[in-house]
Amino acid sequence: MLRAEAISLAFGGRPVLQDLSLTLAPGEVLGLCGPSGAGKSTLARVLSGALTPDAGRVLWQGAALPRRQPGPVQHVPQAPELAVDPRWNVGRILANAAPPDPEVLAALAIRPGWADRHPAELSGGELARVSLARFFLPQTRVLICDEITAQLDALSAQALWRGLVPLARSRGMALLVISHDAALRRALCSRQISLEALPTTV
Ligand SMILES: Nc1ncnc2c1ncn2[C@@H]1O[C@H](COP(=O)(O)OP(=O)(O)OP(=O)(O)O)[C@@H](O)[C@H]1O
Repeated sequence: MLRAEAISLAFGGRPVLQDLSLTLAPGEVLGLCGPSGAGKSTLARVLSGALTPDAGRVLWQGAALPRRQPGPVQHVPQAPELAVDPRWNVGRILANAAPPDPEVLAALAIRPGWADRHPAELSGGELARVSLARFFLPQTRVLICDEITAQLDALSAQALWRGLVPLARSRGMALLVISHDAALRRALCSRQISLEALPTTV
């Protein structure tokens, strides 16, 4: 169980998250929406341990989120091209954090023949799936999917979710689906929460 309690965070004195709490149960698929700039990616960074909030805490199984990385909560960022080194081939990208898991590669339709290719030699959908596969680490219990298919055409997006959701379910992994796409959230999520943009005083 992942629990965020009364999280507040400001950038340069400007509040972005204020007194925000949520829970995510094992295997749950939770949707997160809200206007651009409301703090969804910031919350994702707090939940994964990449950002320390000004107030509040994130608990994993009732204890402070482990500082050691990779931790149980992985934040899959929006732009796969920014998450992979363009000079590395796919084989190296996939093996960087842990040996590639054959079940993950199969579920995400990652072909062995791509191993020698570089990110620029994959389609957008292929690169998104390669980027995603890297976050399925032995420690991963929660995947935060931050607009991971926003840049893809409908068929590529569908292929990714069709691979990802059953795989996560089979492992009891929870998903936090951040998306502006209401139909996608309705199709995937059993529960949804919405972040409101806080008033700005400049
Ligand atoms: N490191 C930072 N320093 C200063 N301000 C930041 C930083 N990171 C994010 N912000 C600001 O915090 C606010 C929330 O950003 P965030 O990326 O979390 O929004 P979001 O809800 O994910 O938006 P979108 O839907 O457009 O992706 C924005 O106003 C952004 O400019």
